[in-house]
Amino acid sequence: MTSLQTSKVAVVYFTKTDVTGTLAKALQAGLTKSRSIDVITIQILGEQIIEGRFCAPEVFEQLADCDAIIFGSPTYMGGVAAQFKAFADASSELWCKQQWAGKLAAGFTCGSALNGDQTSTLQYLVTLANQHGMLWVGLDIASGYDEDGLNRLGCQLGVVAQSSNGELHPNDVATAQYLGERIQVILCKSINASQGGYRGVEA
Ligand SMILES: Cc1cc2nc3c(=O)[nH]c(=O)nc-3n(C[C@H](O)[C@H](O)[C@H](O)COP(=O)(O)O)c2cc1C
Repeated sequence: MTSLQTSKVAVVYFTKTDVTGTLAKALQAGLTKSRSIDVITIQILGEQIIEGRFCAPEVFEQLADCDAIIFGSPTYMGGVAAQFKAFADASSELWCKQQWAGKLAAGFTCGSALNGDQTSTLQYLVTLANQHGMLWVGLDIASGYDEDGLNRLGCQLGVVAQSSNGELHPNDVATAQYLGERIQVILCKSINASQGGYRGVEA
């Protein structure tokens, strides 16, 4: 990380019916709300998976110089979708040399049930990030105590959303935006600290 202008964050996600895609856009809006950050969004596509293997090396080239990677997947049968897992499995090529070590990481998911085991999906994403030596950023919002109703579903590992008809609850979208803002602030603080002393940054 050199300066905030050169900070780069990737949002990598799979979506089928675009609910997760809407959360990805909200995260992007949060990341870029108050300061200039280079955000790339990468949608994992079924056609990139051949015989069960994720075959898109250009994706990993794009991720190599990112300061943070935010992972997103709908919850399928209590975990990430197979398409996202194929991407995660392909990232094992980088694991041996811990090429993502020190990058920030965060995650988001949605399900059709209020409690459809979305937390299990985020727990997997935490494990994935830690296998890569990444630094996980969760939510600092106590559910039920936030005046804007963020984190309404009460998971602090990351963003949990629920949609049974393709529409998202506005508070879930706002929670995703908030997580984007939080990552942007943390990135900004770490840049200041690495540039000769922490001066603090307004949240
Ligand atoms: C194969 C499959 C498995 C699913 N499993 C779960 C589940 O375990 N829990 C849940 O709450 N929703 C489950 N759902 C619903 C999806 O998570 C939900 O429709 C989500 O919004 C889809 O996200 P997308 O629009 O980004 O594709 C499942 C859907 C599919 C197709």
